[in-house]
Amino acid sequence: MADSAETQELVYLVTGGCGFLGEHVVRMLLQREPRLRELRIFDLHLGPWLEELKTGPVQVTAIQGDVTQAHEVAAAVAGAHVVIHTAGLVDVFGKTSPETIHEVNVQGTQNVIEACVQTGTRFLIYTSSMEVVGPNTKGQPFYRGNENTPYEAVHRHPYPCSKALAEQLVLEANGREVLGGLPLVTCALRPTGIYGEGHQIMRDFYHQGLRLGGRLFRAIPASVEHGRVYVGNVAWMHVLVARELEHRAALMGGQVYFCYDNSPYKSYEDFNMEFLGPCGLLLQWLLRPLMLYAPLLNPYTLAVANTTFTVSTDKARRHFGYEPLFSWEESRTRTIRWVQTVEGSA
Ligand SMILES: NC(=O)c1ccc[n+]([C@@H]2O[C@H](COP(=O)([O-])OP(=O)(O)OC[C@H]3O[C@@H](n4cnc5c(N)ncnc54)[C@H](O)[C@@H]3O)[C@@H](O)[C@H]2O)c1
Ligand SMILES: C[C@@H](CO)CCC[C@@H](C)[C@H]1CC[C@H]2[C@@H]3[C@H](O)C=C4C[C@@H](O)CC[C@]4(C)[C@H]3CC[C@]12C
Repeated sequence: MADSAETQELVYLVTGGCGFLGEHVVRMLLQREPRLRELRIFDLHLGPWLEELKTGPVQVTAIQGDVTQAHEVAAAVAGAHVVIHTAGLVDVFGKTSPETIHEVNVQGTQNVIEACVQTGTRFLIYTSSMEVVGPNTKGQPFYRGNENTPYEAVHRHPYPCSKALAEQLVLEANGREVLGGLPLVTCALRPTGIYGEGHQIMRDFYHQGLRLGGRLFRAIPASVEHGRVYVGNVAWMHVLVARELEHRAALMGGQVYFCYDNSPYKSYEDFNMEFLGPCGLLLQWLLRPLMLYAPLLNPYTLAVANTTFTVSTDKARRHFGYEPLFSWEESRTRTIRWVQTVEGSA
């Protein structure tokens, strides 16, 4: 990519750009990538908010498309310098079939890789997930681990299986020759549980609390630590990786990085109460709370909810100078303000 940070000549493609994370990546790129000439947003479902982005100096191209359709992906990728691939089916609740999850998350990722190779795009960043590592089917805790911590990654659920396969495809594609003869440079980012403005599960918990008279009921031991990371910091890490990947290809190519910031280590419920408490909800004990969470809970999500999985690493800082853009206090304030705007809020 160009050396001059002021020359607007780069074309980026963000797949899944209308999703929870994708929207933050899109907005972060427009705010913090001065070399952007065109930003392509590829998604099955385009959001109406995209229209407001078309008034700025960067050409914003909304592309309604399906990553399972190779020709649609190739058309969207052609001419892009960088692809940030966030599109995926984040389904751990059994809403879609295992086949569909595989088709979107694995075949869709393969389609993105092949499109890069065939059209000459050299830089591919993949949004992977903590679940590529765990928690595993044995319920073994991963306590403040890092990218090198030994852990038996054993999966059976379609979603983590699909993320693990897709990540493997991306990392194996690093170094492949693309059209034009230069090598493809890839890397994968592994967020833990992302929170922040637009987080649907947080919205669902808030609405449930309102329905239950301002109360939520604890179902997970407070001792179980869940890794959580603010969506703005995850978006920032994506932007930073995309910027540094060319100059640090030898170091970063084919690597995985956990997404992390200074969000505190807490149980899933206690962490959510950092935002829902200031919005008027209380967390209480109940004899049999699980019946209240039926839609969210199945054997898999219950196992994940009850297994410690936290990360403590500085690999992203060491490899490409990542520092969280938003402090914990800022992340918390922004999320609280968003919850307060959620329909039905007090
Ligand atoms: N939310 C989290 O806590 C979390 C944690 C770790 C990793 N991730 C990963 O981050 C990525 C984004 O997750 P999210 O939470 O923003 O989910 P999301 O569902 O909000 O966004 C996913 C986007 O992908 C799009 N999409 C789905 N199928 C598509 C297809 N066939 N073709 C084109 N677009 C398609 C959806 O329309 C949506 O806009 C996913 O790859 C997910 O695995 C999420
Ligand atoms: C008992 C309920 C009432 O308090 C709480 C149930 C919480 C679960 C629904 C969530 C607990 C852990 C979550 C997962 C984790 O944050 C990481 C994920 C990885 C990401 O790639 C996709 C989302 C998820 C699987 C996330 C889903 C929801 C939980 C299982």
